[in-house]
Amino acid sequence: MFDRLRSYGVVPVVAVDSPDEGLRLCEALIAGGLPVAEITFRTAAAEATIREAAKRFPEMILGAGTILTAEQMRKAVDAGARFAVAPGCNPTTIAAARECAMPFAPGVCTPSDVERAVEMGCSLLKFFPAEAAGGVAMLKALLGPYGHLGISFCPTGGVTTGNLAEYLAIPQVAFVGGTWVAKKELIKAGRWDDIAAVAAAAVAAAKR
Ligand SMILES: O=C[C@H](O)COP(=O)(O)O
Ligand SMILES: CC(=O)C(=O)O
Repeated sequence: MFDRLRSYGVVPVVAVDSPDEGLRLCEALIAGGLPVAEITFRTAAAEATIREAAKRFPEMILGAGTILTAEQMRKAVDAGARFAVAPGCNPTTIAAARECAMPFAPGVCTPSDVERAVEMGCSLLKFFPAEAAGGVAMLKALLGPYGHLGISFCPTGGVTTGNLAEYLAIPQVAFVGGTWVAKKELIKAGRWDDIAAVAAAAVAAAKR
C-alpha cells in the first residue's frame, strides 16, 4: 500500500464536513491525476466519507488521518480505509493497527519518538510537524543515527508544492502530505477545478 503512495509522492490531507463534500473533492483529486486522499478523523464526517468514497471510487487510495484512538482505527478499517496515519506516536493506536492489519504510520518528530515507533515495529513514520520541527535539516539529522534501520518517512506539516522536492530528494522519504492540495477555502467555495489544478501541479513537482 505504502509503495503505491510512494509512486504518487503526495498525499492530500483533508477534513470534510459531509460525505457529499468528500465525494466532490475525490472527483477533483482524480481529475488532477492524484487519486489519493487522507481523510482526517477531525470531523464527524470522516468515517461515512471514507465508506462512500471507497464504494464510489474504487480506484482511489483512501486513508484515514488523525487516528487518535483504537476505536477510530477500527472504524477506519471498517469504512474501507487502506492506510492510516496519526500526528503522534501512541502505543494504543499502533497496537490497534497491528490487530486490524492496517498499514499505519504514526507521527514522530524527535529521536525518542523514532525509537519508540521502531521498537513497536513501525517502519513508515510520519514526520510531523515537518517544517515547524526543523524541516529537511531536522529530518536529515534524524537520519544520521536512524538511516540504517530501513525506515521511511512521510513529512507533513508546512509542506507545499514549493518545498516538496527537497523532501522527496531524500531517499528515505516515501511521500509527503499536507492540506495545501485541498484548502478549506477552496472546498467551501466549491472550486473543484482549482483543487484539481493544485493537485496536478503537486504531482508534477513530485516526479522523481
Ligand atoms: O496532517 C496534517 C497536518 O495538519 C498538515 O499540515 P499542513 O496543514 O501544514 O499541511
Ligand atoms: C498530522 C497527521 O498526520 C494527522 O492528522 O494524521
